[in-house]
Amino acid sequence: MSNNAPLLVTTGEPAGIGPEITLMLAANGQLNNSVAIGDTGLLKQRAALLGLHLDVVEAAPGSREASSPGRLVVWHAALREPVIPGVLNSANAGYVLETLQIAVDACQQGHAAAMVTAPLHKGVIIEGGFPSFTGHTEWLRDACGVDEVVMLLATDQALHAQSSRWQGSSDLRVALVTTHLPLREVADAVTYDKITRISRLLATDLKNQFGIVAPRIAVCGLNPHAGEDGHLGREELDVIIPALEALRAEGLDVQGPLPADTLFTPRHLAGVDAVLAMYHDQGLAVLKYAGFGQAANITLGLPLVRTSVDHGTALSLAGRGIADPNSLGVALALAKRLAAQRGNALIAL
Ligand SMILES: NC(=O)c1ccc[n+]([C@@H]2O[C@H](COP(=O)([O-])OP(=O)(O)OC[C@H]3O[C@@H](n4cnc5c(N)ncnc54)[C@H](O)[C@@H]3O)[C@@H](O)[C@H]2O)c1
Ligand SMILES: N[C@H](C(=O)O)[C@H](O)COP(=O)(O)O
Repeated sequence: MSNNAPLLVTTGEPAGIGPEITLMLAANGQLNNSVAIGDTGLLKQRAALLGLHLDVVEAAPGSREASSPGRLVVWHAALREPVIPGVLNSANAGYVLETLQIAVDACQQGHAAAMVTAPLHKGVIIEGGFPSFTGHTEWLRDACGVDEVVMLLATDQALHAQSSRWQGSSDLRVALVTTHLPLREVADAVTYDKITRISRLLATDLKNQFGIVAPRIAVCGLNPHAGEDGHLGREELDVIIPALEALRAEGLDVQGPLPADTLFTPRHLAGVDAVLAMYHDQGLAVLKYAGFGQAANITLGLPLVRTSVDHGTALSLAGRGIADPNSLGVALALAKRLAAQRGNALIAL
């Protein structure tokens, strides 16, 4: 990795808030040493619409030119059709995925230090001809050719691990066993293999990426009251408890399965470094309650650094200049730290 490779920001769904939160950070000087990936014309139009004083300039993908105060450098990917803010168009699905592919290729070829993703709209990508798409996390797993990844969201306070164990209500790390799938399919997807693989990756990266020497992970049950000894569901007895016993035998500090309704209370969180939730809304509803807009998403288990925002495309806010860019800033700061840790040094971190 060259010592002046930029950090890449994919600008996400073009009709959503991704382009403008990227521009807002650039205008604030928070995108220095970074490059946006998206349609240059779209970014110029959106900057003009928002009245941002910013030069939006194109550079060749792979070049070392990076943004500076008042200047946003863009690696161009062409929109397939023009965009109206707030109005989805499935014709642009391929454009969104192309921005991701450019970022992955650049990270893997050593032309970039890390990638940070602005939000995309899963549904419009599926409708645009990519029926198996379910989210960045799963797409990146496949694009990078790895078997398993972990979605971890953490609030700003918990991202930079001077303190590891839980400190207070806005301090939370939540990882997921299952990610983007219908609730009806969740119970079948919570398997012994899935829990053990995800837990190992989580424990490894809490050590390697967050500097937590002996991570303690609290694991949610799947069913109400963690199954009530099998009376309210058998997944705890049949799957989760055996998986946690195997993990403990390997030396992992995993607690549970604990009833998810009370796990997220101070008494239970006090000695914990991360919570492992069984499904998306079990964990992320709490995380977003604790710190929506002040948290970031990281994909563990990839051969590259990828972080993201904690929110979606917020279509009703697009083009109005009122979206909060803070989570993108948190994701950028995290990506910079993790890239530096991996030796993907950036210019003047
Ligand atoms: N990282 C990602 O790519 C990502 C993350 C979450 C959701 N999504 C996708 O986004 C789409 C919309 O999802 P949703 O409606 O469930 O969630 P959303 O986060 O887009 O919106 C939820 C609520 O939060 C508000 N909001 C979101 N971001 C905001 C910001 N930066 N500033 C101020 N208010 C903000 C919205 O206006 C809305 O009221 C879906 O397609 C979903 O899959 C993508
Ligand atoms: N699960 C994420 C959230 O709710 O914030 C979001 O859907 C984004 O996931 P990907 O990073 O996999 O697109």
